[in-house]
This record gives sequence, C-alpha cells and structure tokens, in this order.
Amino acid sequence: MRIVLKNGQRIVKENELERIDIAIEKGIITEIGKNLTGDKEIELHEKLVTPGLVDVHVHFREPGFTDKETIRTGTQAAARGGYTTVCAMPNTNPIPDTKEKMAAVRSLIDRDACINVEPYAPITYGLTSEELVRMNEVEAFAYTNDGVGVQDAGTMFLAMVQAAKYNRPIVAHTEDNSLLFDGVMHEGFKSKELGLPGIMGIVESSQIARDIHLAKETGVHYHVCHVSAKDSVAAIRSGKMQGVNVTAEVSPHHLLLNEGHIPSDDANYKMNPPLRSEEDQRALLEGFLDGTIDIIATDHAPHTEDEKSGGFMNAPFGIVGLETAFALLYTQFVKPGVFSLEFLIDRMSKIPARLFQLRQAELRVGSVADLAVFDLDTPYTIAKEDYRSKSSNTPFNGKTVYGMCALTLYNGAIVWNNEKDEVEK
Ligand SMILES: NC(=O)N[C@@H](CC(=O)O)C(=O)O
Ligand SMILES: [Zn+2]
Ligand SMILES: [Zn+2]
Repeated sequence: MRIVLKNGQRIVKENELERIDIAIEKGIITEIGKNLTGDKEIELHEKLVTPGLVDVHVHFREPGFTDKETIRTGTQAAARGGYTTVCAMPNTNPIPDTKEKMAAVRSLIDRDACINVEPYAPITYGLTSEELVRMNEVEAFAYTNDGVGVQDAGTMFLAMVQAAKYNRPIVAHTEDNSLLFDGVMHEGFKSKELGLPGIMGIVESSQIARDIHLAKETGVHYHVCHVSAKDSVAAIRSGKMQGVNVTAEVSPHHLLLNEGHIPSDDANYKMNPPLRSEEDQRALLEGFLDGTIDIIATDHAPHTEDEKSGGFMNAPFGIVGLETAFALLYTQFVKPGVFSLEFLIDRMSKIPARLFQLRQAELRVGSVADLAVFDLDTPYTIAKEDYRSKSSNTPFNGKTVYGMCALTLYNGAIVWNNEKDEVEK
C-alpha cells in the first residue's frame, strides 16, 4: 500500500517552510514531491512535517513501578509528543544489570512499545558506586546510573576506561550526595521563603567538573544529563574548548522555568535537579544557543498523583515531559524568535540520534518513515485528561500553547493521530 501525506510543510532553512507531499511504501519514504497520489491519502492542511523526535532520557518505570508508567503507556505518550525513538533509564525494579534482566526488558519492549525504545544499562550493580557492570556481558547503547550520581571518583574513572574500550557513552546524572544536606529545592530565595532545605548548584557542577577531568584522561564520550546550574554550563564549555568528548542535554522545564515560578509548596514543581535561579536559567539558554548544551531531553519522570500530593518534603522528584516538550519550546522560544524551528528540531531529533547513533528518519527518499506532524497555528490548552501517560505530574497543566502533535508515524504506521484521538499499535 502506498500512503501519501498531502500538503505538509517541511523546514527548508531556519523558519522557512516548503509545501510537500510524502509517499510511504512498506515503512520507507519512496517519493517526495507535489501532487502525489496513493492508495491512502492523509491531508495535512499545511502542517509541519519533521523527522520523528528523539529523546535520550525517559523513565518508563517498567519493570517495577507500573502504577506510574509502563512501556506501553510511556511509548504511547511519546508518540503523542511526536517522538519515534526514546532511551529508557534503568532505575527500574529490577535494574537491568545482568544479561538476563536486560533480555527481559528487551522482550517487554518488543511486546509493548509502539515506537523505538533503546534501554540503558547501569554503570554499576544496584546503582551504587561500587562494582562495575561488565559491558561485554550487559550490552546496551550507553550506560548510566540516572537517578543517582556515581559518588566515587575511582569508580567513575574505571567505568569510563571500560566504556572507552567498548566505545560506549557514559551518561551521567551528576549529584554529589555529600553536598546534598537533604535539600528538596534549589537553595535560593524560594527555599528561604517556603522554609525548605535547599540544593546548591555545586552539588551538580562540582561532579561535572570532576567527570570532565576523568573524561579528558580516558577519552570516553561523556554525556551530562539534565544540566541545571550556571557553573555546570561553564565547566562543560571549558571541557569542550579543551577538546574533551563531552556532550550535554537540557530539559524543557529548566529552559522554561526558574525558582521564581514555584507558586507554593506544590510538588509538581519538584524535580531533580531542581528549578534554579533566573541567572542559572539564563546561562542554560546561552549554553543551548552557543552549542555548549547539545540537545533537549525531557527526563520524562512519571509519578502518581498520590505520591505528588505530599508537598516538597515528601513527594518524589520528577515531572512528565514527553507530551508537552515540543509545544512548550516552540511557543516559548521559536514563536518569539529566540531560535529557529530548524534549530529546535535538530536538537530534538537529528543531533541526539547522531550523538548516540540511534535510529532516526530524514525527510528524504529511502529514509525510514518515522515522522511527526505538528499544528503550529491552533492554540490548545495542556490538559491532564488528555495524557497518554499514566501520570500527569507537571507544572504545565492548564497552559495554552501552540504546536500540538497531530500525527506520528513509526515505520510508516500511524502510532498517534490527534484527529482520531487514538493510538494504533
Ligand atoms: N529527574 C527526576 O526528578 N527524577 C527521576 C530521576 C532522575 O532523572 O534523576 C526519576 O526517576 O523520577
Ligand atoms: Zn537524573
Ligand atoms: Zn532521569
């Protein structure tokens, strides 16, 4: 069967768009042009067509915490956000730290995922800072202990030596526990106002500085998760200038919000790392614009409503992000001209795929048909009831944005269709 997407618009350069039809056969783009016909034609009404988005940082909670999310609901949420490849974090129960446990995760993915999912393996057994996972036994595209920092420098050094040998990236949640002092939000005016224990920026930046020295020594590809602090951006910038193979991601929420946006003791604003100062937020945007920070990653971290009702002192860290990332960033930054549509899409699709050698589509004949279609013209309000995710813990509910994902195709099959309001599998 030949499917034709009619009257879409692709990005030519920056914000310049061009009207096109795209023909898809057997999951592959077979023709791009004007006035194409097919067995099934889908009218796009001049909506934006892009390669499917790629997110290297999501939590799908399966196995172990399926009341928060599953591989099925997580990938459906991703498809609704325009994503066709995502990388799942290993802070599950059990942690995939043996060959068998990793095989079990892969078979869940084969059974339930509606898009491409690459599972991470942990750096160490049990996400502690002790025994390294043997990378020749537990195979994965990359290794991370996300959720906790690798506390011991020697352990991180040996992990990097091993990862360099197997040519795998080390992906780091950077957090020095000895500097945490039980903090629950950024140490700043808001933590003082609310009387809550703070988390200093140096909790993150000092460990990034340490790791950049180790990465320089070992030559590993070292990737920093969810950068939040100004001094972290400076450390990464200086590492890059010295030729260290360091890359970094920033989350939509850290680009969009700072501690001043936290209205009250509402745990939908609680995540790790925390929303920091306005100055930190500005440094993140600067780093994103100058290439110090390479990509966007959502850190989609679902938690139940019940867990999140406990306020900052009791609730777990983390917010969902897959279903709102593109629209929030498009509305806040592309519409007012801070950066272009091309700049954003590259950092949500092409660049993350290239950094980690992941599956990714291109808008050209012969490419796999993993595509997203976005409506840039119709405003809509982010609503809890609309989530495909099992969880809805985010501070962005109720916000009106542009850039709803209208359609997502994975391998040429529709996995999200907003008009039909259903996900086909
Ligand atoms: N980001 C978070 O606040 N939470 C994540 C863990 C993590 O990404 O560090 C989670 O697993 O819930
Ligand atoms: Zn983390
Ligand atoms: Zn995470």
